[in-house]
Amino acid sequence: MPKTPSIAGIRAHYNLPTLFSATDKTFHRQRKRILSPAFSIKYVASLEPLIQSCVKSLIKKIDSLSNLSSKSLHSLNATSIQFNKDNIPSINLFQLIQFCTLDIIGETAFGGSFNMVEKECHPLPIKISEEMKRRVLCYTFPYFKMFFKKDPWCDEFVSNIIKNRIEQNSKTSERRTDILQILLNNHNPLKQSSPTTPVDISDGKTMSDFEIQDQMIEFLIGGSDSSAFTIIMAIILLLNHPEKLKNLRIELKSAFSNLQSIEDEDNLVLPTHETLKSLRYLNAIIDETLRLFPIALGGIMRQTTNDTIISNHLIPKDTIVTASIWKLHRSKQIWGQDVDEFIPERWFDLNPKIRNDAYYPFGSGSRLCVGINFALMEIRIILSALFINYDFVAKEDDDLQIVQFITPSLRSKKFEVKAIRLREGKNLNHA
Ligand code: HEM
Repeated sequence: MPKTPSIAGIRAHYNLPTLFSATDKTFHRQRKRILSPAFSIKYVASLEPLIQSCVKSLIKKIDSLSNLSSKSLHSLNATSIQFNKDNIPSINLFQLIQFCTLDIIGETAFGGSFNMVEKECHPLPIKISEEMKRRVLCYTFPYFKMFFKKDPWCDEFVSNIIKNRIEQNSKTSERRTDILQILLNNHNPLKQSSPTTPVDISDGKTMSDFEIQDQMIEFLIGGSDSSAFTIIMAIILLLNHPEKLKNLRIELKSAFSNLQSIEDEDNLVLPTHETLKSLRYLNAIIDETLRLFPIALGGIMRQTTNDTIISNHLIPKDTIVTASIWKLHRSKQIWGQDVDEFIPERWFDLNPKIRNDAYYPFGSGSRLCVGINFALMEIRIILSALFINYDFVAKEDDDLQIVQFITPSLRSKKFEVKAIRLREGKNLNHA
């Protein structure tokens, strides 16, 4: 079933589809074919060093924030840390993880990290969030379009990155291994499109400058917030279930028994994805987090193309339908009476039919999330790096209310913790 035409509300122009917002089947198939190589298991594996470099910055940042005093804070632009009246620091892990997933997209798709973890400021995420709100408002209230002025900042920022890369490519035959390069491999400089001159949707096989630009913005939105939300929810669940965290530590300890072997020159322990991808408990934690807190909480709307009968109900052609992923993932009938509880162990002997038919954190079929391999790798690396290197103690009064605009998030934008360093992994023996 195609997506509803209302998905055009998030496009740069009503007639300018991206992979996520495409409704035309042929266009979507062609576009997916040219973009999928950027997310194949093999290609994503080649991005691991870029992801690890961002995770390393995250660990270093938590180290440096943990060693700060409230006096030294004044001289720094550090928004991820607060001190209570007894001068005890608490780190906003939610913000740091969001910065880290943005840096990862910067490094893997935009040609270089945005260094948000390090500097704690970059206009891009705010500008993008404002632009998305503008697009939705223009679509919802078309008569008031002229009041919602477009800020050219995002377009200029991304188009400069593309121009620089094209120029760099013209000077050397060496190519950077990243998502931008894959998009540029399908670049058609003769194809015209912009927010005012929309693309010819019969051609999903090549991409104009503006289509590349807009697709990169889509990867930035889809690829950072969703992973960050999943990671922070997994951390919150684990800190609330110390016995499950203990099991994770035992698994990590046995998988990386020789921590020195994966320590880098800065004494940091960065677990390798080759080992992480087959850790049973870690992967069950991720599955269970995505079951309890899927990104597309209410499902994504589709439109029927024919009269259809479902459970004796006639759904006429052109009806907008949606299936609530939240309800499906929390059905007692399917998952049992303990459906609302965090039990990673349920995945060990789960009936494969339930995984196939009642678990859709990444969607399914032709519209399956293109970033699934990328996201899983990123989540495994960040979660394990954090728990191998730190113990966290959460502040008790944090507001953990979830809100959603395109992707879900914590309303407070905060999850504050005290980070206790497990030096050289030695303390892992206490698990
Ligand atoms: C935990 C992380 C993630 C979750 C839970 C998630 C979830 C989803 C879901 C449910 C869909 C399907 C929506 C539909 O039914 O139409 C989707 C599609 C998509 N996702 Fe993700 N996503 C994640 C990470 C990523 C990443 C890292 C990227 C890119 C870097 C990405 C890019 C996309 C794109 C482009 C689509 C549209 C695919 C298509 O229509 O063919 N996502 N995602």
